[in-house]
Amino acid sequence: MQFDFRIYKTFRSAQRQFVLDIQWQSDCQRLVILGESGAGKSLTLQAMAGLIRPDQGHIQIGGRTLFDADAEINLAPQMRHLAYVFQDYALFPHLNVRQNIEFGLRRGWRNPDRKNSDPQVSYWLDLFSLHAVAHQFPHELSGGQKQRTALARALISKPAALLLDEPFAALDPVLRIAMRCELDALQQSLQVPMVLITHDQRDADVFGEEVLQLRHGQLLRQAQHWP
Ligand SMILES: Nc1ncnc2c1ncn2[C@@H]1O[C@H](COP(=O)(O)OP(=O)(O)OP(=O)(O)O)[C@@H](O)[C@H]1O
Repeated sequence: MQFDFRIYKTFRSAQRQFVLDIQWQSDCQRLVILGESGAGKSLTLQAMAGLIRPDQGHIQIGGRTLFDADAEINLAPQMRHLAYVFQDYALFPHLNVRQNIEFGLRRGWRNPDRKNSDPQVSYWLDLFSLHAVAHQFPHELSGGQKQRTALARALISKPAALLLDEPFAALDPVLRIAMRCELDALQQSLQVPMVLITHDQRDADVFGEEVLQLRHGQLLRQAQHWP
């Protein structure tokens, strides 16, 4: 089973509480979680990544148990071998494109060397047409270049799955269409399982092998299955 999870958690703040309670099993490669603002999409992705701990449930991705409340298994984020691409890409502002990508290979906190780069980085620079901007810093990049850098940094570590938080939200409409096509082709060629969260039905149309509709922390109805 590619994805098998039940995530239950109550979040309490001074004024209100929010309950996330979702369950799904699927053998698909591309899972899209669609929902309005505040539906619980980011919390779901964070639970998969190990950034928040569910009160109950389990999370298995690619047949590996990442979390199981009953069995008291809770792998640390870095042990989950998942790549998380944040909505704003979260590139390191003081590192250039090459170094940002190389950072994906690092275990420790030392910044990658500006001159001596791992050969794998060149492969990803080629694949994403980023060679021309390899020495530029994030503030010198277009939205699409930032997104490709973030994806390359995520994929260079050969993750078991790619977790994408609204990957097109920061792009203008024309670029959004182009980047959807790029990510579609890339995912098909690399065959990396992915979970993509979005509020945009068009993302679901392109990527949603299965689309889970989330509202108020719960799955709204059965997933749509695309041929
Ligand atoms: N630590 C917390 N304590 C209490 N409530 C929280 C906490 N974190 C998130 N929430 C609430 O949980 C709900 C779901 O949040 P989440 O960030 O998952 O929404 P989302 O679907 O990703 O929305 P958006 O599309 O706006 O990013 C929101 O109503 C939010 O206010």
